[in-house]
Amino acid sequence: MSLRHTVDQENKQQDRQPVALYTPQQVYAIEKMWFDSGNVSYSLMQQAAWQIAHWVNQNIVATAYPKLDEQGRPAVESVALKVCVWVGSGNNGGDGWLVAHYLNQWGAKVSVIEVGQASTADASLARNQALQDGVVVYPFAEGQYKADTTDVDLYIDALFGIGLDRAPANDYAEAIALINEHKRHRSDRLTIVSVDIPSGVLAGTGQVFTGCAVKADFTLCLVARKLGLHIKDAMDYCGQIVDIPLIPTVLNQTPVAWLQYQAAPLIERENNTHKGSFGHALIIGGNQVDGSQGMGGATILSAMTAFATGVGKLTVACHTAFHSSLIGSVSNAMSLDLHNTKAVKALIEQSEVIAIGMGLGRDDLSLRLFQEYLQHAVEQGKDLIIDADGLYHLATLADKDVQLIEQLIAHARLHQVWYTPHSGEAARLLNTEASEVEADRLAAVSSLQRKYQGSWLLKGAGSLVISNEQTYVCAAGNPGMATAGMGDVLSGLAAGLLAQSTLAKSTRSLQQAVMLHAMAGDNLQRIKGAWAVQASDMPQKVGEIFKQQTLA
Ligand SMILES: NC(=O)C1=CN([C@@H]2O[C@H](COP(=O)(O)OP(=O)(O)OC[C@H]3O[C@@H](n4cnc5c(N)ncnc54)[C@H](O)[C@@H]3O)[C@@H](O)[C@H]2O)[C@@H](O)CC1
Repeated sequence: MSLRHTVDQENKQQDRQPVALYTPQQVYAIEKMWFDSGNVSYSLMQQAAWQIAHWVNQNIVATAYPKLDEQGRPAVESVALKVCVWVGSGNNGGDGWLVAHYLNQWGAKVSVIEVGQASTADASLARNQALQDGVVVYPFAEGQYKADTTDVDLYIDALFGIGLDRAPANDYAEAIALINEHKRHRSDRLTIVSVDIPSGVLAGTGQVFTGCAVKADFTLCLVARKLGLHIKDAMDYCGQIVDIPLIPTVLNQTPVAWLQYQAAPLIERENNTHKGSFGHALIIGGNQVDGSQGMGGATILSAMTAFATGVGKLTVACHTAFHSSLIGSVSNAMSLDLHNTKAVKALIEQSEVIAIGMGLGRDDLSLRLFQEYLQHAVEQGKDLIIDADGLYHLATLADKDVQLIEQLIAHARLHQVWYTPHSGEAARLLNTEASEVEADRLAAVSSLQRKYQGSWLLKGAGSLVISNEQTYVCAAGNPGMATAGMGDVLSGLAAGLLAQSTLAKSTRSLQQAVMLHAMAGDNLQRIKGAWAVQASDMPQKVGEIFKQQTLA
């Protein structure tokens, strides 16, 4: 029997709108408020299960249509959908029991694999209801489920929802592995629907412990969108996310973040302008530390990208060893000797924006250059982007030059200061390990923003941005962008955007830079495929995205 999905591909129009994201604690608070106003908790489970069963009925059709007859009708009779529901001990399992009950009533052939015994009052009620129906139940530990899990159309994963708080182990880990293994063997015929969130994914952080989580085709998200569905590991487990709204409203909760699908529109340039109208950006980096080949390419990528954003003037302060290649690649850029501090400081005074750190080097001399240029930029009241080795040095200065750090923090309250670490750089700034940052990316980037002020990006799958007291998750971007030089491209893009005061203030923001960068990367990936995405191809795509986003 073949299975036909009738689910429309993502509703593009709707998905372009920003989506409010919540923590699991907020979702519990939303539910509690509803219960406190006199509603019965079991009725919420009924709502959830009824809607999930209805969605399955509408969208997962187990009608065998191997071929059509001459009149274009299906050649065989419809047969019942075969469903296996995997339940855990909590209310997520309770949802599963009730879904089994409703689908059974509607004529599906349903069995339940009981991996955890119902431990809440509502889950026990739901279990009884399903048993009264005559739904077949297999306690997982007894192992007799096997025959009934092999030729099934649909698995409903109701092992864990937002209550997961540790790595699944023993029976749970085994059940999750089995679900994924069956899917691998029958990927065209078995659909996996997760209730609320794929079991094994932490709803607050998107983390999966040691790869142990259900890989769903669809995640039916209850009550409100959880942050953890859109960052980190979760992105490889959720499949298509479908919102299942329930009666409790989210009005009493401020979203913890906004999921953004696209950049804001840009305004067209006016005619009566000249290069001075579009800002002057200074890129500082591209050093050659003794004994190394150097990192001149970093500043070249930044410079090419800054020009692709339409910046009026651009100077690159890099090691003289790279000046000829810089001019060969970006002939419209001006060059400066990175080590000529007098000349670089003079340029800092003439520029609107200084992006510092890309390929700057990590040795003591580079640290001293960073310190001196940062100090000067702060004293001159300049907008700043600090990236790569600049972030490395910033962590060192946090101990060594407290006064400068305090000045920088005060500066960030009045001017634009954008920080763009990946988790390794963030960990160094937080005096911790990258794995700690990865375990709770939102907590990490929030604490960096609290400490240093300014706007912060934490790069990674579902990049997080904190800017103007809002948190954003970037829904664009792709794994092809995990390649050398992409960060340098982003810094150049950010510098070009920030330097142009002709652009609307709302579009000269770090989240806008991140979105434009990710959208350019997606366009590149569509053309080249994820394996061949390269930073050197990005400037052209950035230019195209700026064109695409510009309102005529
Ligand atoms: N009536 C309600 O409160 C409603 C709850 N809903 C569902 O309930 C879910 C939340 O329910 P719960 O708070 O009961 O949480 P879960 O059902 O996600 O599971 C929590 C239970 O699993 C245990 N647990 C956590 N991690 C474990 C691990 N690794 N190994 C073994 N046991 C583990 C916990 O100690 C707890 O007993 C939501 O995701 C949603 O599916 C929805 O139906 C809406 C209504």
